[in-house]
Amino acid sequence: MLHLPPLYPITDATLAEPLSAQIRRLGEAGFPLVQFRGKPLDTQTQWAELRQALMEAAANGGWPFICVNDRADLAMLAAREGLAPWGLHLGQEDLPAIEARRLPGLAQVHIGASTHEAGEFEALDTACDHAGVGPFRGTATKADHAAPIGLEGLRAGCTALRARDIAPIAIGGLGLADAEACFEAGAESLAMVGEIHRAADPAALGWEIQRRRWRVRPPFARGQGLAIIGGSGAGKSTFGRQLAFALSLPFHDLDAVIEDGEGRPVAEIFAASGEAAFRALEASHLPTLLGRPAVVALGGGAWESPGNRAAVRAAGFVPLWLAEAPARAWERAGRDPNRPLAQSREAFMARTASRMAAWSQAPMLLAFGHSSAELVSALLD
Ligand SMILES: Nc1ncnc2c1ncn2[C@@H]1O[C@H](COP(=O)(O)OP(=O)(O)OP(=O)(O)O)[C@@H](O)[C@H]1O
Ligand SMILES: O=C(O)C1=C[C@@H](O)[C@@H](O)[C@H](O)C1
Ligand SMILES: [Mg+2]
Repeated sequence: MLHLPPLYPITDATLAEPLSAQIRRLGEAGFPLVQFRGKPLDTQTQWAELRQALMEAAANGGWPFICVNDRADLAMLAAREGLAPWGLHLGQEDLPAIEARRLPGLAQVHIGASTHEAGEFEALDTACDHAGVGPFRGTATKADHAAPIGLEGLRAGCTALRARDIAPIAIGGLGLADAEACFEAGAESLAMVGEIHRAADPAALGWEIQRRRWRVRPPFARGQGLAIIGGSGAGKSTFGRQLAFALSLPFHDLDAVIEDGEGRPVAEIFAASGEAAFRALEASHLPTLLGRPAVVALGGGAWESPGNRAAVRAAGFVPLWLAEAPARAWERAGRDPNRPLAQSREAFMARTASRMAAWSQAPMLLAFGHSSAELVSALLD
């Protein structure tokens, strides 16, 4: 099943703040996925805002992912400009998912749908990989919503969708107080419009909701081996070391293991032997670190290799994506002389964007501006 963030913010087009600015602000706050909902704005404004948001996300390492609500036409236009969105969310009255997927440029997008009641959950097109389940309760932000389904309706929907490998998203008048119950009922994520835009500190809300999800569904079991993946500067080495200590597991940093083996720093390996030689070293050392449960911090590019991904999974290690906003990672790692691929911001962001899809296949850990020590204690709470 698709891994989704615990909180899925949706833009509110009735606010004065332009939609692209809402998306930028939420991305900077640490949210990896935002839904672009342009109703009731006119089509020209929606297109201009969507295009702006997609261009900004592309220039910021593909962060945040953007899922376009309703408008297959706008998603298609964006794809034609090389700005294909992460997803397209369709209502029961919009295009069927299977047809949307056949539109030019949309073969790879994550199609989501809205579901409200028994029958719809079971009938949902498997071209969808995620679906809204709701409304949980009545909401002021959508006048034409269906009858509230409450917790039992949510549970029925989540159970039916999970059985079909479709990630269920609770929606409809949700707040922090609902989080634990919704996750217990099987929701993978909580979608919010009103609560997120009313929040004085959306990142704090995201952080709390993530904690609730970890309490209900920890992303790994004690004793399991863990592979920390994610971009350069995300904090994998720092966090991995602290997590290993807290779990009483050995810690290995793949970059450090390579440097020890070669007797020279990463930058010198790149300079003398080139990137391909460094990738070969990653592939040869990684399996030696997976022999028994440990926390292994991978280098920023190691997850690109299908062989490395297969080795981690075959060893029974759980990959965890330390999903940090690339702009923040750049502030930490950019122009570090021992990070040869973090010298030009533009090249760093382009590489990061090209890696995002592979990372997002693992459960994510979101820092929302917290230190790695706080992340460890929240995770093990
Ligand atoms: N949560 C955090 N908040 C603030 N600073 C952090 C956080 N995590 C790590 N840092 C700092 O950011 C820098 C980069 O962290 P780190 O070296 O752990 O990243 P990395 O993901 O291992 O990068 P690479 O892939 O290049 O090895 C370090 O200076 C570290 O102290
Ligand atoms: O992003 C990358 O490809 C890299 C990140 C670092 O961890 C090192 O593995 C090396 O600098 C390459
Ligand atoms: Mg590191």
